[in-house]
Amino acid sequence: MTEHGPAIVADNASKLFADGAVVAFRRLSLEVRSREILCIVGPSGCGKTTLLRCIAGLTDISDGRLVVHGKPVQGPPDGVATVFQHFGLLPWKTVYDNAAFGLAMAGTSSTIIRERVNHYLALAGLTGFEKHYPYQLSGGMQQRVGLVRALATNPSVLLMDEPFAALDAQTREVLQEELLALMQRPDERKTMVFITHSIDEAIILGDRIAVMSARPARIAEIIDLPFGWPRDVDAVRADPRFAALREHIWNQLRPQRAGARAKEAVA
Ligand SMILES: Nc1ncnc2c1ncn2[C@@H]1O[C@H](COP(=O)(O)OP(=O)(O)OP(=O)(O)O)[C@@H](O)[C@H]1O
Repeated sequence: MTEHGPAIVADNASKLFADGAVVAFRRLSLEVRSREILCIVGPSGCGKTTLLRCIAGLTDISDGRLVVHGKPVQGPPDGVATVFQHFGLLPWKTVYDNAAFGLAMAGTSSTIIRERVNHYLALAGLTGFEKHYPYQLSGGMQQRVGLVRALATNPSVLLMDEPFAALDAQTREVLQEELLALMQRPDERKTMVFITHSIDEAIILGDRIAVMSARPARIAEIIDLPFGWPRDVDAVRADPRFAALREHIWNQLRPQRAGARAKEAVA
């Protein structure tokens, strides 16, 4: 693994669906640095999830190059875990078994599973809920289990596909702060690609933000966030640069939103 080089490189990568009738992204280039949090924003339907699925090895790019830890992606790469918007928990399994699922599938010994799962359940404030089932948990708790399941596999790259979008606004802010607290622990810091529709969330969580253009998508701009670490969410929100960044990104997305609406109206 190239700890000092980029963790993920997309080089002129394209993804086409339906024999080329739908171009999700075309000649997209992007580097994700090792241990950075890169947030991706972009207009609805521009190909964010598709890009994440390509990085996760769940679907192949159609052209170009996509490399994770120095190796071309062919199937799910080692050391990559994904957290989905809709939690993806198995309703018939307990919190513990859901959290252990990825490790159990990989044939990990029960001793290591216990150690890792209990470690992350504790960090996520879920100790005592091991025997609960997903339906007995709030949305926020269910997504904490989704995060524990991903982290327990000890990934070096965490792919987050709008993980907090299904939560109410207050719970979402709590989970953002919990995620920041976790990523501020040097032993837990990962390379993270975090897709979000929320510009505020991207500014609060990211080292950098990649703004995608409308389909066929490319990276329109990469923004280096000036807030540094450790990061205090309240201080970031109160910082005048927060509002300026918010407006800048919103203006990047605004014409594309108008364009997308016009296209939808015609279709
Ligand atoms: N399996 C597929 N077959 C055909 N088209 C697809 C497939 N998956 C995605 N698409 C199309 O590719 C485009 C990009 O979709 P994708 O879900 O990646 O966008 P997105 O930016 O994540 O969207 P949103 O912001 O709404 O979540 C869309 O037009 C979508 O309809």
